[in-house]
Amino acid sequence: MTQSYQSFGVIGAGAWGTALAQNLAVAGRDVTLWAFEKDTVDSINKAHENTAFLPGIALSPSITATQDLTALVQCDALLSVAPAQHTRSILSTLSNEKALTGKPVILCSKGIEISTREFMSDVLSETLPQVVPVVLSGPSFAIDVAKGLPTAVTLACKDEVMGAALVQAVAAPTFRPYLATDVLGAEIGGAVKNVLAIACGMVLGMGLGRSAHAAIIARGFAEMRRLGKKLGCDPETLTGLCGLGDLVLTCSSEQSRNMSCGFALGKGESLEKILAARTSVTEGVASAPALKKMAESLDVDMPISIAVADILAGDLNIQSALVELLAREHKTEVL
Ligand SMILES: NC(=O)c1ccc[n+]([C@@H]2O[C@H](COP(=O)([O-])OP(=O)(O)OC[C@H]3O[C@@H](n4cnc5c(N)ncnc54)[C@H](O)[C@@H]3O)[C@@H](O)[C@H]2O)c1
Ligand SMILES: O=P(O)(O)OC[C@H](O)CO
Repeated sequence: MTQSYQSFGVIGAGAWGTALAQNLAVAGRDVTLWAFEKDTVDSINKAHENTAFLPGIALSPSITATQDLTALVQCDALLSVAPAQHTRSILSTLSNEKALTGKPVILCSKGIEISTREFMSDVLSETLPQVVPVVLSGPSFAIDVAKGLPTAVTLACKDEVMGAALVQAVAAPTFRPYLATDVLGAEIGGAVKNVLAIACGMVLGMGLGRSAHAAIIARGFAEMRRLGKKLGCDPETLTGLCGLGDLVLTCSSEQSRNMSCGFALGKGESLEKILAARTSVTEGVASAPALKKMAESLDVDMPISIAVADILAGDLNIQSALVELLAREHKTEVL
C-alpha cells in the first residue's frame, strides 16, 4: 500500500519555513514548526503570526511551534528550511533518531555549505544517512505562497512512488508541485541562481540597462547548466522551475534579497552596510565563495559567478569585473 503523508515537521521558522508550514496547514496536514528563537515560537503559538520573519500573515492556529527539534521525529516527513550555513548543525542533533529511518526529508533551503562546498543533499546524507533526501525548489517567494498566490515548484525524489505521494501531500489549491527524480539537479538551480541574482542586481543598480541584465541571465543560465552537466545531472532538470524558472524570478525581482543586495552594491553601498541592515538571510553571499571554489576545482567555466565571489570578497570592483567579462575571448554560444 502506498504511504500517505499526513504529519509534517518543518525545521526553520524563517519566512520560507513559515510559508511552507502555512501551505501544508491549508492542504490539511498536521504541522509542527521548529523555530530557532523562543520569541518566534511564542509569536506563532500565541498570536498565530510570525512577527519576526513573516509579519502580517495570519497563520493557521493548527500550526504548533516548538524549540524542541525531537518533537518533529514522529512526523511522517520533515522539511529542512534553515539557512544553508546552519543546516548541518541543526540536522546533526537528530543523527541518532531511529524514528526517522526511511522517512523523507524535503530540502527547501537554497545554498552551498562554505566549509565543505557541499549542496544540502550531501549535508543531509552525512548528518542523517537514515532518511530519504527530497528537494523542493522553484520560483517561490515566501510572501506569495503565504498569501495563497499561484506558485509552481519542482519536487525531486529518486523514489517516484514516494515522490508522487509527497506531491499529493504538499499540493494545495494554489501550490502546484511537479515531480522530478533528479535530486542534485533540482538543488543546483536554487543555489546558483542566488549568486547570479546578485550579478543581475549589480547590473541594474549601476544603470547598465535591461539588455545587459538579460545577457547575464542567459549566460548565467549557461554557467548553471555547465555545472549541472559536470556533476552528472539530467540537463532537462535545469530547464524547469527549479532552474530557469527560479533564475528568472530571482534575477528580475527587487523583492529578492539576493537581487536587492546586488542592486545596492551596484549603487555603491558596502556589503557590510547592506547585510547589517537585514535580519533575513541573503544566501548568495555565503554560497558565492563556495561556488567559486567548486567551479575552479571541477574546472567548470563560470566567469559571472566567480566575478560575484571576487566582488563580494573585495578582491575586484564591479567596473573592472565588467571590463574583464566583456574582454574575454570570443567563443561559441553553446555549452
Ligand atoms: N524567503 C523566501 O522567499 C525563500 C523562498 C525559497 C527558498 N528560501 C530559502 O529558505 C532558506 C531559509 O530562508 P528564509 O527566507 O526562510 O529565512 P529568513 O531570512 O526569513 O530567516 C532567517 C532564518 O535564519 C534562522 N537563524 C538565524 N540564526 C540562526 C542560527 N544561529 N541557527 C539556526 N537558525 C538561525 C532564523 O531562525 C530564521 O529562521 C534559505 O536557504 C532561502 O534561500 C527562501
Ligand atoms: O529573496 P531570495 O533572493 O532569497 O529568493 C527567494 C526565493 O528563492 C525565490 O524563489
